[in-house]
Amino acid sequence: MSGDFIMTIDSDEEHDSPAPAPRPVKGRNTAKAEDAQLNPDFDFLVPSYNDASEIVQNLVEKVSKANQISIDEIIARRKLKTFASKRKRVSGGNKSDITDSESGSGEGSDAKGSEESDEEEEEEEEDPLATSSEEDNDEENNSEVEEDGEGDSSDDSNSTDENDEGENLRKAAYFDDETRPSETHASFLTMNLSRPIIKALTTMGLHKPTPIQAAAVPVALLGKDVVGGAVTGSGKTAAFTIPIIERLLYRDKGKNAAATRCLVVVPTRELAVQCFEVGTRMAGHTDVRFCLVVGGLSLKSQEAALRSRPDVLIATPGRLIDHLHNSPSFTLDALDILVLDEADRMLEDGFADELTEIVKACPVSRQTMLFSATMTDSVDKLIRLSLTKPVRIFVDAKRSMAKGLVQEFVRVRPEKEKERPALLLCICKRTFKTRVIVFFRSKKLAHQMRIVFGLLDMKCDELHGDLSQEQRLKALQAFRDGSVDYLMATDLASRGLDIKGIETVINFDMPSQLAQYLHRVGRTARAGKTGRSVTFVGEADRKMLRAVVKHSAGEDSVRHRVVPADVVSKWAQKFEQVKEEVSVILKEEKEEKQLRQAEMELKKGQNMIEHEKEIYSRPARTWFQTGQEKNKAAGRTPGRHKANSGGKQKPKDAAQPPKRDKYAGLSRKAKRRKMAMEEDS
Ligand SMILES: Nc1ncnc2c1ncn2[C@@H]1O[C@H](COP(=O)(O)OP(=O)(O)OP(=O)(O)O)[C@@H](O)[C@H]1O
Repeated sequence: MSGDFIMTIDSDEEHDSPAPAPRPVKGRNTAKAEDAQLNPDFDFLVPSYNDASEIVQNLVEKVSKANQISIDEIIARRKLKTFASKRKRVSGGNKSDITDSESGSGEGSDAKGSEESDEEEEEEEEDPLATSSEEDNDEENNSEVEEDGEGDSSDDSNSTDENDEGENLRKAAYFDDETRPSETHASFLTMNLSRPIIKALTTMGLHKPTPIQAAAVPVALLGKDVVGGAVTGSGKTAAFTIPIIERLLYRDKGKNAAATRCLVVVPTRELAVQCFEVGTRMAGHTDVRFCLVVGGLSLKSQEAALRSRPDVLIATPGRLIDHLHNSPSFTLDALDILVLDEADRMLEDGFADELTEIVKACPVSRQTMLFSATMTDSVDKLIRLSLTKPVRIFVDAKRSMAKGLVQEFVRVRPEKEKERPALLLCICKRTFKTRVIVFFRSKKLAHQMRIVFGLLDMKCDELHGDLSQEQRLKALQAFRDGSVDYLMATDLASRGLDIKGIETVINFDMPSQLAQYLHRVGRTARAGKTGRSVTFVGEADRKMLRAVVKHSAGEDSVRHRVVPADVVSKWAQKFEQVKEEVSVILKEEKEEKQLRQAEMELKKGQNMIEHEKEIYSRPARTWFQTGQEKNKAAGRTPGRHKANSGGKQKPKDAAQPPKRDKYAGLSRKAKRRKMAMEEDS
């Protein structure tokens, strides 16, 4: 039975082969009749709507500081050193990169610079994969998934609640099921949108609404609260941006009427930048002004922008709360529309209290929209807290993943766990050569593998929380414009990012939550395109694999990729050889960081001496939560989110006066903010 839906890939050439015909899968959610009318087979015909990343470019330039450490420089330096010492040792040798120097596996001529490394790859392509020891176990792998498919007890939080009749009744009573989208719109022209918006949509190449847009925009224009769900890459951003702009066109434009009327809260800064970019372009022919309120960018310029009362804020929760507490004239009192995008992720990250505080800072009469490709129980609670009789709009609810996605799984046996890096190198060198995003559970590992890839001449960058905002935006831009082939990322990049043409998503490790998996693989096969995900599956991940297979719709192809063991062990050897270099680079990087840190401290000290009076005369900033409280909240079960009714402009613990003495008593985050303020000055 497993053969019904698990196809074994025993050759890398199959990468380009078409997806297999639809196959039935057991145990899927049953479709709701009402979802069918939303046409999940929508044809996307346009390129990504945020190709022209001028805004991102500007942001990168704005936050750019001269003193950033470049890991590329350190790697290049290291390579030069290795090369020089190699030359000394091997007289007459003309090997030119670390790959050569490390090979030593009888392939004397492999990988002489990038051109010749192609030859190596070609040689490898000819390796008879049938000799793979892994292949002998295909049967075992396949039957494993079959057995899993049958006996599954789902372990993800967003699975089959709806089968529960009581729950259905409860939901029916809560949601507004009468205001369903009454007609399907085949064009934006029939949606009664104003001309400037139609013009902008046309300029962006968007002619027909996607199913979620066709369904959500008319309901949102009625001012109703909306809970919207559709697979990744299905156009949810425009589904809330279009009605926002349309409604704002009719706002009061009187002399003193300027006010912030819409707020979009998103989980990551990168996603905020992207939404800001989409919104700005969509409002290009209107006078609607957008403002970006995210951490990592200048507090001062944000405060100045907020004082001018922009119409729409795109914000991350932490920085928004910061402004609510500390930017004197900023309030959300005039808010008409609140959008919570990827709300489940924000709750996962321990932002429940922040979200509650934000919701409480908004007028009760507002319209609220909540969108995500995945909904969890905690979102249910947030919905109840922040939405009034919302209209549920779920497009093709039985589908959890995009249609064009082919999912591959590579089994990692317990004794081969250490070979994961080699496995990654192997499949990247042989098969997945461009537009690849690799997800890691830890920032450290993502960084280390980025160095390994750099040492092996693979164009690579990284995106995770250990980087400065400038580095994050730069890495994203480099990956977007194709100047690097690989992006080593953590889940920071798993939500919402719309990067044109990502061909492959590799999960170095299986995520621990199904939602996390769906969002990661959702970075490819977006907007009707095809894409591939490759996930390394260890013994401990079998349960999650079951859940993934169960949620794969019939026509999704799920395959087992076999990587020849002999080639993996060859890469394992290479990896062992570069490991030492990696440690040296990490050490150098650490030393440079310390040096820069010392320089910064010195500069700060000078600033403090020069501007002491001015700095101490400023009102102290107050913080929502300390780092410890935040961690506690992140680990907290969703059911215990405590509504914080703490009035606006007050610190969480009003009994404790805010500290004014330098950084004493401040959390790391708070300290960083204060330092940012000082830097701004
Ligand atoms: N009406 C449309 N017609 C064609 N393409 C569209 C349309 N609307 C959006 N798209 C394309 O779909 C892509 C994905 O859109 P978007 O990022 O809004 O998806 P999403 O559903 O929010 O994804 P995620 O769940 O990952 O956040 C965009 O790059 C855009 O080019």
